[in-house]
Amino acid sequence: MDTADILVKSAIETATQIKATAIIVSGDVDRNLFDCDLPVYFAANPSRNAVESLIPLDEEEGRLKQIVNQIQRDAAVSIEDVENAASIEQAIGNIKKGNVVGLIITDDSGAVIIHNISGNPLLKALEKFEQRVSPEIIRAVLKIALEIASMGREGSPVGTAFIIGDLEEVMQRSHQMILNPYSGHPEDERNILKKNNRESIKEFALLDGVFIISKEGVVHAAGRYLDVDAKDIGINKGLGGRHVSAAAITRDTVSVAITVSESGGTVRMFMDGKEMASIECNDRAIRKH
Ligand SMILES: Nc1ncnc2c1ncn2[C@@H]1O[C@H](COP(=O)(O)OP(=O)(O)OP(=O)(O)O)[C@@H](O)[C@H]1O
Repeated sequence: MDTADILVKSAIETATQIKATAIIVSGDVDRNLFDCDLPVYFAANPSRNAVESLIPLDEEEGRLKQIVNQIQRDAAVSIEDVENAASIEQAIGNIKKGNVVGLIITDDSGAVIIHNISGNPLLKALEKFEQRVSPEIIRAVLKIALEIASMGREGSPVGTAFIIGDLEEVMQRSHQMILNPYSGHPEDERNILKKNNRESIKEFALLDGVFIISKEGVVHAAGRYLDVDAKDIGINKGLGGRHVSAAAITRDTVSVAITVSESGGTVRMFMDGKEMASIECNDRAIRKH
């Protein structure tokens, strides 16, 4: 049995013993080694910084210190991969609440960790959002937003924003930029919880402006312009007009906003005029089938 086999076996045993909700793998591990009923996710692997390992060191002690530092850095990045992947999958409802087991394999080290996701900033932000809109609606919007962020539409990056809740106030503080494609359609065909309706939402994400969604998950408008005063919004200065306006409408109304950045594929969550969490779509894990 080689090291990877032993670590995989140990991860499965640990996950079974603690009744983990999933195993998240960071590192290059053969998927076929996992023979278990638990969901197994493979975190995306950001490129590691190998520059320091190229610096020649004469002394043995210095070399040892360098190796330890490198292991610590690798482990920290890998643990972050596990945390990010686990919190995103839990946020969109793919894995249940509870502990996850992380299996971390870098070039030189391997470890099995138990990770409690509940303290993650993304999940904390979601709890706050749930004071305004039900978790299933937030999850459905987040899923669509992440799909738009990672795939765009026909290969081109797409930016958009979803304003959810406090429908009347949000409609009053906005106007159509183009004809509203959702006007006149039955609610059933506009409900975000229905899978069939999600493709058309992705199509309409190509339109300029934002989507307006009721707290029940019914899309009321696309191609809408937010008439807000965004002067005092203190969010990241690098963000564009749509992000700033989406943040501002959550300060002026009892709504929440989920945005997709065209320039970076980042999904952000706003409430009370502030950015509560952001998700890099590259951090999403791939589930073993
Ligand atoms: N208040 C607003 N309401 C709705 N749409 C807006 C508003 N302000 C700008 N937009 C639209 O958003 C589109 C993108 O604008 P911009 O690049 O400034 O912002 P962004 O979407 O925040 O940035 P990113 O490039 O990261 O997606 C523009 O085509 C613009 O018409």
